[in-house]
Amino acid sequence: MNQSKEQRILNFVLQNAVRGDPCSVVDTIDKYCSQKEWAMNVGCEKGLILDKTVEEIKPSVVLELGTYCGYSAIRIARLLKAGARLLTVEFNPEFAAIAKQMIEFAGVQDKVNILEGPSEEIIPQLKKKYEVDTLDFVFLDHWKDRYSPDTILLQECNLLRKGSVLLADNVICPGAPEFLKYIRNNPSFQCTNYPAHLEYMEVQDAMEKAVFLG
Ligand SMILES: O=C(NC/C=C/[C@H]1OC[C@H](O)[C@@H]1O)c1cc([N+](=O)[O-])cc(O)c1O
Ligand SMILES: [Mg+2]
Repeated sequence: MNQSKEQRILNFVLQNAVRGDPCSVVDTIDKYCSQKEWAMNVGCEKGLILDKTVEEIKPSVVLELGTYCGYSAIRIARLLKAGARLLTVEFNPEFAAIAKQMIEFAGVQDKVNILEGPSEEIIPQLKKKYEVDTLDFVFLDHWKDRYSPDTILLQECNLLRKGSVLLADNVICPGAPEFLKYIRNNPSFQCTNYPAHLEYMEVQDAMEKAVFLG
């Protein structure tokens, strides 16, 4: 059976990146996906916006929705302080298996926990099953029509505290119009838009940051 694109990306990393060096894994994925096969990693331009947000917050507990191959999980984990942890949710078992290997190769596995399953099932389990009190930072990069229902669910599960930061990828392309409408009209959130480009393309995209005001 021929390999998946995600398996080809992993193989390229295993053969070309430096084991235990998260930056080399990130750069190698970007190299493959800009030169050989496009893939839906957040990429280097929007990745810098993600980096700056993480460095600003210095989060202890991070939730990522939509792991895919682990690119943004590795970007986030490499910046986390000692003892901080990233919980990343992936619905697709094939993607989760690739991401596990990618994260281990990068050497950040001690900071990352991949939770397999639908976000709507996992979010209500975070407090009891995964010992989360509240989330300092949430990166939304999964199904775009899940961004607003999952933001509502995070609030219902009391997982946000005053100052919790949400950062959403792709609010222009593919777009998350329902989320933008919800979050920008909600007085409990302070929103900022960061125009950028779709990963590896000259197509307009943007990220939206939303700080929970409590
Ligand atoms: O659908 C996108 N992301 C949804 C990802 C969904 C992932 O989370 C749930 C599912 O198992 C999948 O692994 C997407 C799509 C494009 N795109 O240009 O089509 C660009 C992006 O940055 C994206 O995050
Ligand atoms: Mg994305």
